[in-house]
Amino acid sequence: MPDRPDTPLLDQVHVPADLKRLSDAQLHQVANELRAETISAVSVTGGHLGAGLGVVELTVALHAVFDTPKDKLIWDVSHQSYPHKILTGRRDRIRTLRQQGGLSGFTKRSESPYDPFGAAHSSTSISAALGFAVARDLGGTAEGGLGDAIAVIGDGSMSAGMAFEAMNNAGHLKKRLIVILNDNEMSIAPPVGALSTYLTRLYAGEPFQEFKAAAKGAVSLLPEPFREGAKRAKEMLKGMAVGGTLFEELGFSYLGPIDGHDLDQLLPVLRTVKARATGPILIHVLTKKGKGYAPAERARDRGHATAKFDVVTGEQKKAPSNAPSYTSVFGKTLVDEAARDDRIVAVTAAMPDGTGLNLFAERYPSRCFDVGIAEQHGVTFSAGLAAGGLKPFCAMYSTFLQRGYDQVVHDVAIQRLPVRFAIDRAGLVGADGATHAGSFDVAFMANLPGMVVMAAADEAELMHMVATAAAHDEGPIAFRYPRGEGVGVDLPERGEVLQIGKGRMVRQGSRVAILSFGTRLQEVLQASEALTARGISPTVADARFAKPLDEDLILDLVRNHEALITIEEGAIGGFGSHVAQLLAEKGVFDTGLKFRSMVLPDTFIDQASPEAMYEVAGLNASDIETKVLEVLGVASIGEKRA
Ligand SMILES: Cc1ncc(C[n+]2csc(CCOP(=O)(O)OP(=O)(O)O)c2C)c(N)n1
Ligand SMILES: CC(=O)[C@@H](O)[C@H](O)COP(=O)(O)O
Ligand SMILES: [Mg+2]
Repeated sequence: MPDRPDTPLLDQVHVPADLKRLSDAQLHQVANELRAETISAVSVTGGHLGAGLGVVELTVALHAVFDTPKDKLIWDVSHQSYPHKILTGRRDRIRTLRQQGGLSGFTKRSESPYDPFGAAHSSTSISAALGFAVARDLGGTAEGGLGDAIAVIGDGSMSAGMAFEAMNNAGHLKKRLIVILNDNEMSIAPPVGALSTYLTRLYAGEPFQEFKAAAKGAVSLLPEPFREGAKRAKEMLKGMAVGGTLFEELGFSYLGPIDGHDLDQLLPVLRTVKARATGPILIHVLTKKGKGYAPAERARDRGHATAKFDVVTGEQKKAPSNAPSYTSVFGKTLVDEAARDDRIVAVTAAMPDGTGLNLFAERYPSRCFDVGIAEQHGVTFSAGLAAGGLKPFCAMYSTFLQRGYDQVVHDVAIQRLPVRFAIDRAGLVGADGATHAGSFDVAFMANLPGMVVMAAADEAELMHMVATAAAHDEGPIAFRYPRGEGVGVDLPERGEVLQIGKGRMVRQGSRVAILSFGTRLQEVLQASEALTARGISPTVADARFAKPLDEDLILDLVRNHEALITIEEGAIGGFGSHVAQLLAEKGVFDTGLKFRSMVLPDTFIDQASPEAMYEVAGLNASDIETKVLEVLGVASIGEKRA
């Protein structure tokens, strides 16, 4: 291939094997072009920018040295995988990232053989890589064969318990396994915790000086078992690592820290590891999140996630908002409640901004706890806080709370501890797709004895639910609300404490009653207007509670209507199932009630705009209208038009 720096090289790289024909100098150029292409693509699609920019050189080096897809390269979270996608045959579709029918914003097995393991939740990569390593050694038959197993995990993700469970197991099994710790001293927010402090200590002083010299002198200075007589290198590395590192104590060889933006360090180190490694090895790589794009490097979150933007100015193209986000209403309301009650404390698992708790942390720093990416600990820590007489609000995204489920059951619910679960991103979330959809929380919370479960129909209702949770000391309580803007309703001065287990009548009609749980209420009201124009006037009620159910309201509705339809933005097994159970128990079905339950379909819905996802889910106003016509035996919208 040409060796002139003015000849574009990325165009000639269609699969990683093409990198192997390039000189190291040319790989530098590929990295520069890859960075520019990543910035250009994300400027068009929006998405996760900073993490990918931080691993451009690492991505090039890994693909130049290892033999993917036979070697299994596993990106933790995989929000940093856009450069990897560009190098692995997906460049022609990179501007479809996070859009319906386009590339996922994360690695996905069904998308490419170069994505051996899907992710989006953090800290799974070492476990998965260890699984591949063991499968390789025991004659497993993965597509494309089984070679090296390489996990790339960030410093934020490394703090999670699951990563240490995997290290513990790997150190014991002693299989050849490569873990690359990509340390950029950032999570979404600045990382917190003792591990973060420890990692900083590992390279305090002059981090790369000796190692750079060593790497440039090729492989001769790498530690055992990478080279015979590697005494000097070993001493050097040990010295840099302030004695035996935590990773060595866990049974890993430790290599580093090395400059993750310097291909002259990365390439020889990875080549040597590939040639010589025997057991588990951890390579500690230092990088900069947002590297090489000034607006990202400057941003508070280092460009972690961005809307579409102007490449020259870095200015983001955000749609103007018409109403406050649910997240901000939650954050502000909790700050207000906390001003009246100094027992209120708040817990987030590495998502202070995402959950709105940044407001709380600013106002009450000593009462707000960012536990890092550690949802399991966050839940049990909240249980401890509650047992200690405080009023913890454990604010987590629905999808991440899944990771703390046993803790919700075992540590909170069984002990009837009054932990308040603020469940954000409940329902479909759009571009992040199926991994981030908050589909299951109603089902997994409402089946727990003693758990109160609420869903806000709008932002004023959310304020009431925060107040209700603050006042509820009898046991655990949860309230859910979606991603994005509220409806734009007037907000009260302060939230009212709701009566536990009581819904509200929204619109009195006849024949059919629609019982809504959560924010689909707006679509229900829209459908009701359309139906009224057709001569059918539904009754509409807002259940507010999935647990305990408002039995009086429900039984009243079924007594006075020929049909009942429930609707929620959640999977099968949630609110509608609880209503069905009640109706079955009360023998209501024996009387011929027509009952339907509108829930998310029993599929994982891929990324798309929220509107498109609701269409796929069949939870829009027109779907509700159709459902009403169907249950009443009236011609459907389509039939009528035909
Ligand atoms: C279990 C889980 N909790 C929270 C998140 C949200 N999240 C996505 S990326 C991220 C930060 C990851 O930091 P790090 O691993 O250091 O990667 P970096 O972005 O710095 O490259 C967080 C908290 C997640 N994906 N999974
Ligand atoms: C990768 C990840 O898990 C987060 O960055 C997530 O994409 C944030 O989602 P929100 O944009 O809804 O906060
Ligand atoms: Mg990081």
